[in-house]
Amino acid sequence: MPPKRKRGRPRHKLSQPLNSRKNLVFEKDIEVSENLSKEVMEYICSYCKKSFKKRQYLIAHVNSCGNDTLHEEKPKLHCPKCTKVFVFKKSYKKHVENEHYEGPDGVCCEHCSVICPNKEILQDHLDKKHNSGTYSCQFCTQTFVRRAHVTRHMLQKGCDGRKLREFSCGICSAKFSRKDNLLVHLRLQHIMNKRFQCKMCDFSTKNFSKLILHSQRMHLPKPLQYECDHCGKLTKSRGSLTKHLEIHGDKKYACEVCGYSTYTIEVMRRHTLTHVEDKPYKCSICSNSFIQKAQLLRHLNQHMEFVCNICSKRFKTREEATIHEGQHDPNDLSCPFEDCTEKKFEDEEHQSIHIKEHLQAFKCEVCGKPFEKEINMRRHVPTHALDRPRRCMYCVNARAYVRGEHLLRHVRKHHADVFMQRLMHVRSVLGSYVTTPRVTTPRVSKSELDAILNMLDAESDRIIEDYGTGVLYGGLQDINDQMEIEIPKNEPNTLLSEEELVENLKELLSKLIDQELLEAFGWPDKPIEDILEKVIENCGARPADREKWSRVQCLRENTKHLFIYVVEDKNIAKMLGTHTIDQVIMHILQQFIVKMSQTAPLIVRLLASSVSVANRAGKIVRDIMSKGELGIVEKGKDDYQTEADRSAQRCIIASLSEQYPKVRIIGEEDGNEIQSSHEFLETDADKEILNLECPASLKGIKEEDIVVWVDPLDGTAEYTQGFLEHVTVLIGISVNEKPIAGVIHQPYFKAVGSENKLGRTIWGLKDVGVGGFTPGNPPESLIITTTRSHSNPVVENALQVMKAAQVLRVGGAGYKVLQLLEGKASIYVFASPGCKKWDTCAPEAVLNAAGGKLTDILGNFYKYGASESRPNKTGVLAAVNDELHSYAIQRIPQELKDKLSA
Ligand SMILES: Nc1ncnc2c1ncn2[C@@H]1O[C@H](COP(=O)(O)O)[C@@H](OP(=O)(O)O)[C@H]1O
Ligand SMILES: [Mg+2]
Repeated sequence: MPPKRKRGRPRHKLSQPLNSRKNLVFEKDIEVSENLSKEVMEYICSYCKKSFKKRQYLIAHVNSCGNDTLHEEKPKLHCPKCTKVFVFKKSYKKHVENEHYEGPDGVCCEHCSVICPNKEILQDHLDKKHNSGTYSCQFCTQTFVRRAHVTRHMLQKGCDGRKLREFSCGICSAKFSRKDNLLVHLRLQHIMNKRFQCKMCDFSTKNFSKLILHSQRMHLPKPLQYECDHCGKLTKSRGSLTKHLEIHGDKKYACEVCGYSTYTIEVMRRHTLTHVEDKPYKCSICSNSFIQKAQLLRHLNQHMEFVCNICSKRFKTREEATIHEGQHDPNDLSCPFEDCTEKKFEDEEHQSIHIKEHLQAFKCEVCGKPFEKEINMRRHVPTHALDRPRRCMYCVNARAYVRGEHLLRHVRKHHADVFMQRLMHVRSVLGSYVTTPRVTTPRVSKSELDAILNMLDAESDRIIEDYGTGVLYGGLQDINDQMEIEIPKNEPNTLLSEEELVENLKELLSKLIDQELLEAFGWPDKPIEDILEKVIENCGARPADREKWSRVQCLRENTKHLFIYVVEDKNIAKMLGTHTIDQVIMHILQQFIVKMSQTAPLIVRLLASSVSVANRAGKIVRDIMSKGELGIVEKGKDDYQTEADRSAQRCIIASLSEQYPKVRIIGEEDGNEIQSSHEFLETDADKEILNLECPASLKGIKEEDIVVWVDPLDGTAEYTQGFLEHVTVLIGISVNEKPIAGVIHQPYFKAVGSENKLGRTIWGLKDVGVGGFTPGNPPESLIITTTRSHSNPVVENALQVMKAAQVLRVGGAGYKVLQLLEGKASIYVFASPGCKKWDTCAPEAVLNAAGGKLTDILGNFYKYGASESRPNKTGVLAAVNDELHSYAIQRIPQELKDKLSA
């Protein structure tokens, strides 16, 4: 088949050496017609770009220009009415007649200054200039600039179903879709049998343009070379050098799709094509398309393989393969490969298995995997190199993806929203489907996938850079993502500090792994990372490489293994795809709490809730104090109430009654019926308490049996006067009128060594014990603790009879009992009716659980039934043990006892 003539107008590209004036070659002189203004004519020197009105001026200039490789260009015609330039006189004339028509019946374009001779030409102009791309083929949706092009398209493609026109050569079997192509074929192949001979060598061709090309390539002197001062690069022209110099400046051009940046606009234009599906050079055999012709040619080589059907030897041409195939004996059961030592086989099956081994000639150097095609082997090799693994930054199930397509497949499947967002962005930048809202199953082109991959890579680089190498997981988790599993209560994207991570992991291991096994691995003395590694190894998995990863990374990576290999839970596996490792850890621990809080006996749950609620109330107390607006109200003589009392009580009652609706809750402050306020709702339960072994005697308790006594701020007077360490939050739990559990929270307690952390919570449970503090032995000398702000002569009288070595005057019943528990005082004496049930219920319960005793001054226990009167009329007498309690009872004079009980 002769080479097809190129479509469209032939490009004017004549370049000939200009060694002497004689050699000057002009294609053909342009006949300048009379009616063309001479001003529009121009002859340009292609070397220095000077223009000349006459050809002879140009010739004279060429001599003086002194460059013997000058090429002359055709003169150009400049339209004086607009900026258009023409090479052909005919085109120029047509332009003037059609667009600058001067007759009286001209029609004006409403968009520009063009005046056409009639409506048809105007329409043509509108189609071309102002409505480009508006004509589309109704069958294949391809768009065209002109209506006529649609018709031509139909004729050539047969989109409308009509049979395509075909022009066959009557002499040979060549077929053409266009008549003009057939004519060219006839002229070149059958009529004009002449060959063009090169004058410089033996080369001859039927195609004249090929001769020109040949002489340019083979016989023109080598072009001048311009050298870059910066890098020494040689270029063929001064223009190319100027262009090249740009790369020594800034990367001014950035790709909107993937962020790639470059120095020159040309490179950027070429790069932009990498994101376009429809690249200019298309492979006619497969669906690939390429930016450069050289790429297409390289690609086509892959298709140029003709394989022998017997031994699968490859050939460049079909003929070679067919000839080779004919040389095989069909009955020969030997190996057709010449250098093979295995020659004979029992049957065809053995022979073909053996041949297959030959064919898998390309083996991976790392793992030995065989490949039939070298290209596949090359693609496989990088899967072993983990130097720059790709990681999904949207999940913690983040195995490294060496191959981009695998990462893309993962993101598309597991993070469909992320994928769609990136796709929409790519499409909006490329201008495709801009108006299409959301496509459920979009067809995504390869170039779009490449662009999305570039974005994912850029994102992961950014995250690793921003966070440092310590953070690899979940960096881009979308807070608004619809997650099937509820995110742990903590802030969703907060990563745990190393210390928190270690603490939580310890707890997790203790929950998940058998205690004996943990101890065998060195629990609790060995570092958590060692134990975690051993657990993983024990399950057959390989722990993270300590040399490559930081401690935190190793902990997270190994925790991931722990979840995958040890906790074989579907929900957790699913969560690994959508949450950070830290979130999963917190979630699992939370689940344990939820599970425990659902299964623990009521009294344990209530106490655990009370601890959490008291902590929250303590925070409220602190917050109100730090705001400085206490909102003090005088309830009675020496009896105050603050905003902290009110708010803390609201929190406690709302939180407990929400979870334990049948429990009777009585608070110090008015308005026990205060509506549950979601603002203060605390539903957490203390884990340590939930883990307590509940004694059998307390297991059967029902909500209806319980009365909870709440003093939201014990020591109000001291709170208002700044004696903050005296302040406590009290929650006492009574069953059958007896205090059996209690919580004393100290919002302003400062532990030695961690002064920045405020607050502690002391609890006590009957037959179980106490927690939250270190109990102390009673002081050696008798130290009494008593009221600071509610004293009177009777109270003082009772103190005097005790013969104490020291009297401590502090605020709040809760704080005084704490002094007993910590060994700072021996007896709490308050011979006055001022205290109420909410002041003593919790302290009494905790003191009882610690082995102490709290009664009235007479030695009688108070009852904590809901119908009991609130005041503890006969005062308070408490001690850390029975002995001290009995001592105090004996010391109180009968007269005083009678006075109080009267
Ligand atoms: N005379 C009195 N009038 C009112 N409340 C009294 C009182 N004597 C003792 N109380 C209450 O008993 C609790 C302990 O008192 P004290 O600190 O003096 O030992 C305080 O609780 P609140 O601080 O919660 O009001 C206090 O109100
Ligand atoms: Mg009180």
